[in-house]
Amino acid sequence: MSGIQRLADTIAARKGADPDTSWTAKLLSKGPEKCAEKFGEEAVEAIIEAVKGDRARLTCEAADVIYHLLVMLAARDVTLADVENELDRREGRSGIEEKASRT
Ligand SMILES: N=c1c2ncn([C@@H]3O[C@H](COP(=O)(O)OP(=O)(O)OP(=O)(O)O)[C@@H](O)[C@H]3O)c2ncn1[C@@H]1O[C@H](COP(=O)(O)O)[C@@H](O)[C@H]1O
Repeated sequence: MSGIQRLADTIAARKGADPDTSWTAKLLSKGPEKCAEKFGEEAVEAIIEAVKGDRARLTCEAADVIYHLLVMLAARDVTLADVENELDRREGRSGIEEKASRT
């Protein structure tokens, strides 16, 4: 099992856990909108590091982004498997080809 899958499982297991002992449970207890807001904040922090070009800080911010993405998905009952299925569906089809097919 991948580390991201283990993290997604941990996050799912935190639903309904004690917000005093789990950061994830605390975040989830505030609702999907708050989870989405936190994801947005972390994404902006990653963007800033990407623009600056600091690899080490970008790596840390990317980890925050992935964690908060998974929390946001869990808040709306979207699983990592759901996202992987969508990525699998897209596999092998260039974005250029996909965009051209829309017109
Ligand atoms: N990967 C993470 C993870 N990444 C970030 N965070 C927390 O997310 C919070 C981010 O909140 P803030 O933005 O407020 O923190 P900040 O950026 O330091 O704060 P400011 O700069 O805004 O003041 C911090 O408290 C981080 O510790 C995480 N908390 C938990 N996990 C994983 O989730 C698992 C379960 O954690 P619990 O639910 O706490 O048991 C852990 O074992 C980890 O694997």
